[in-house]
Amino acid sequence: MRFADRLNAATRDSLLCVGLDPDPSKFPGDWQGDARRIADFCCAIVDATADLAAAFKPQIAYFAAAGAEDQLLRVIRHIRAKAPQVPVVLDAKRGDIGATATLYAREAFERFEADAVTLSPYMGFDTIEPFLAWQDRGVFVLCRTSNPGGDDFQMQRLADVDGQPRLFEELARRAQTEWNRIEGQVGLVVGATYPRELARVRELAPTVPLLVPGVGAQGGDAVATVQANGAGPMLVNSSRAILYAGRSLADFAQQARAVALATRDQLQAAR
Ligand SMILES: O=c1ccn([C@@H]2O[C@H](COP(=O)(O)O)[C@@H](O)[C@H]2O)c(=O)[nH]1
Repeated sequence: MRFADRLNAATRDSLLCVGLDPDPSKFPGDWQGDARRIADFCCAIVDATADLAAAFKPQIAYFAAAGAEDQLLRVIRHIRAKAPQVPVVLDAKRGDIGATATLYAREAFERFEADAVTLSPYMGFDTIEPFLAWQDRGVFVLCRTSNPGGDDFQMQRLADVDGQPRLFEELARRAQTEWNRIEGQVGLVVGATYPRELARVRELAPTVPLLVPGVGAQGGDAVATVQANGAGPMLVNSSRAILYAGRSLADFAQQARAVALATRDQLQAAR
């Protein structure tokens, strides 16, 4: 099945992507500081939110920094067992020459069994293309990122391209046209912190799947995000606001669920 079809099915009742950014220093109770609890923590969050989530997005940095790649695989397999219909987006932001990109694609799709992976487009399309050989998987290419420093390059105009689009606009145009070989295989990352640019991306790329981080801890507005998006396929990610809603071992998962539920409902009401 194409990634776009799985995404459409998964987003029927929810746009919420639950981000898995496990930081042991923020773990509840006795688990605080214990990197051996990464999988236990994430699996508890998955169990508490699986029926609310349109996707899960593990951020590889949090696992790799702790030498916990084995725990990442355990979490992804737990998601498969608990919620097989919910896609897993591995947030790895890879981007390197073709030969190396081929190995990054194997890392994401074979080693970690992800449905989709985030990529940086900085080195050009030949660094994205190896990932597209996995025809049933997806990629989300950084376009207009949620951080303030995204302005440095993404908002610059490309003087040698007709109409002088800004870099993020040209990325959106390409994702909708020449990179879109299998419909919806190439998606874009656009921050919820920039709803105006999100709307512009949608003008240029109406059917491209969007991964939209920035709701929750970064202050992005869930309602403005949905309104700017219109009807196109979209996942709206929230990580820390959900993961660290509670600090006690007795109820951190229920607290996470409560925030996930409120966010899911807010996104649904705005559709
Ligand atoms: O533009 C981007 C691209 C990726 N991210 C990632 O999303 C989550 C956001 O976490 P919050 O705790 O909800 O702020 C995190 O994994 C980032 O690496 C992003 O924030 N912005």
